[in-house]
Amino acid sequence: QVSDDDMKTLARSEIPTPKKIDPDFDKFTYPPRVVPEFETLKNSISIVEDLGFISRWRIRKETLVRFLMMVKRGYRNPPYHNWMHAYSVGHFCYLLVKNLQLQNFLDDIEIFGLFVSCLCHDIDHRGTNNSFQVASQSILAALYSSEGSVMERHHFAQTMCILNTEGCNIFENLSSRDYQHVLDIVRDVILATDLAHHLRILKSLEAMAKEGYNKSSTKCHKLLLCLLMTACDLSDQTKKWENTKHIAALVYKEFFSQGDLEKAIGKEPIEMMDRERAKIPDLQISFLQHIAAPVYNLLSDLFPAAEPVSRAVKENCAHWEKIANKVKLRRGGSCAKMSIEQ
Ligand SMILES: Cc1nc2ccc(C(=O)N[C@]34C[C@H]5C[C@H](C[C@H](C5)C3)C4)cc2n2c(-c3ccccc3Cl)nnc12
Ligand SMILES: [Mg+2]
Ligand SMILES: [Zn+2]
Repeated sequence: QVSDDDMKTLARSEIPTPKKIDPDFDKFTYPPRVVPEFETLKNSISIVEDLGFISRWRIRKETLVRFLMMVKRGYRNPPYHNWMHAYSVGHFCYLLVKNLQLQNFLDDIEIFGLFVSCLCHDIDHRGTNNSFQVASQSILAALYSSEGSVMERHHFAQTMCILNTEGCNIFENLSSRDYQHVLDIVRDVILATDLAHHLRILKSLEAMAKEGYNKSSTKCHKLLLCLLMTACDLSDQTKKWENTKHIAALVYKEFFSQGDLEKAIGKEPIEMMDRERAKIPDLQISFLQHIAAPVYNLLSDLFPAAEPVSRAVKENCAHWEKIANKVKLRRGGSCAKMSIEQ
């Protein structure tokens, strides 16, 4: 539960417009993680207001505040998969709406469902991934492993718990048709955050980008929502190098802790989770080239205004390549080579 006077204070406090938060708040270059955690709820309300959701979906201010406080509290504090990740993912969704005119591609309710999914998509993450749930025979694996996407089903279940909590249902004033539709969207979009799912639909995404988006096709709407969600989930890779490098450190801190846990239960971790074997620059080059860059290339194919974002990812990948080469040179050892390099 969230305390009522905290809620009332936030519900009554004056909500700044995005431009007042930062003149570049709606630019792709703006790094959302610069704000201190205590300002993220106020900023989230400002985003919801600026996107017109409060009037369009008749959201009561107090309900919105209680919902956001519950969502923020629903996150634990692993190095990467915490509330600041969710907040930064929600902010990128805001950037997509403001810069790509999504309303010409998606229905209002889909945009609303996408934003809510961004904030909720990793609720109660423990810093361990789906294969660890199965390897450790966790409760979540017992609940969901038969369907796959164990963590993502749990994140959706937690979201439903919050919506079903007294005074927290931001969908309460939707028509029953819209209510059912937005829950279906949130479910599909949160399940789409499993990168294994993204890899399964990649061919369909490429076909859609090639043939062109068909606004009257339900399939196109679903595929676009999945692509946009993944683009939001990986958006730390679209910012300047300092941010990208810092986030990679958090991700591997989490991965290596999982690797330590796997060793402790007698399981051999995969290389990217084994602090003894992982070569972070090489792993990040592979992640950016094979998973992240294709996401933003597809986004730019569909929305030319997103080109700067896919360029930023390529620049970050080039940065990792420079580091990987230096490491190789150092390992290669000969100073002559080093001096030529410099
Ligand atoms: C910087 C960065 N690096 C990352 C390196 C690797 C992976 C990763 O899961 N790789 C795969 C590689 C194959 C095929 C599938 C399933 C598994 C086997 C594991 C994916 C994720 C990474 N990632 C994420 C991220 C995004 C969504 C969910 C979880 C996470 Cl951690 N967000 N940022 C980063
Ligand atoms: Mg996730
Ligand atoms: Zn995430």
